[in-house]
Amino acid sequence: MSSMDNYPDTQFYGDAESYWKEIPATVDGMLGGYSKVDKVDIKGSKKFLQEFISGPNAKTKTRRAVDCGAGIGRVSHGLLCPLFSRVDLVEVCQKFLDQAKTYLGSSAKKVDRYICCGLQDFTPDPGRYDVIWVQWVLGHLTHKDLVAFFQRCRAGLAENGIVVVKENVADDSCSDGVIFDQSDSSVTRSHRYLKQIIEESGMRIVKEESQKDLPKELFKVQMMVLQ
Ligand SMILES: C[S@@+](CC[C@H](N)C(=O)[O-])C[C@H]1O[C@@H](n2cnc3c(N)ncnc32)[C@H](O)[C@@H]1O
Repeated sequence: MSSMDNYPDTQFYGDAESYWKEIPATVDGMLGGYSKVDKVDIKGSKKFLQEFISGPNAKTKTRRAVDCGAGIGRVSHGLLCPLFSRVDLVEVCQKFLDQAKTYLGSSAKKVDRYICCGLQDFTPDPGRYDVIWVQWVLGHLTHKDLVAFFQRCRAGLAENGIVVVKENVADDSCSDGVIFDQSDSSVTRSHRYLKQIIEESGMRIVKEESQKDLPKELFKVQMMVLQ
């Protein structure tokens, strides 16, 4: 099936969960066999985030972040735990959260909550987070659920808090603005379509950049700061 027409939401979410249950709880598993991009990804994220949390123009505090679609905590380990005082992880697959406790090593002491939940059902506590980090997971949410998720995220931000989205984007010329991948039950949205969803949610893009130095055969990866 290449189109999502007549594809029920329950199947879209159920198939994704079944897929991830079979994937090894390793960095390679999180990155679809591309563990070699881990370092460059974390380095790019750090650079992208820096101006918001340190230096003369920084307004966002570093008290608490949440890693959404955290998997085994690769982003928490490399980026969030080193920069933030406290971190929560949200992930639909319990076995990845179990592994995170080991994978995070000494960083695990910074984790308050391991939340086993699909993002379509996750409501951040109001005002809890300085940074809501969402990476390589939004293709698992339907259009409607993604709009609603962004709206709940907005309410979950502390003063001057930000949502950071880091996602694959397809070329704007792709038909209907999405490419559906039945193997893991996800969509890759075009850059234009993703921006349209963000706008629909009422959030605003305040900074945007693409990740450099990724293997050529991969999708373009876009980083966006939303408020
Ligand atoms: C490609 S991995 C990325 C993991 C992590 N963000 C990273 O960059 O290393 C996608 C993760 O999203 C999780 N996931 C899939 N659907 C989800 C959903 N609806 N809600 C929350 N997490 C989900 C998967 O179990 C998997 O851990």
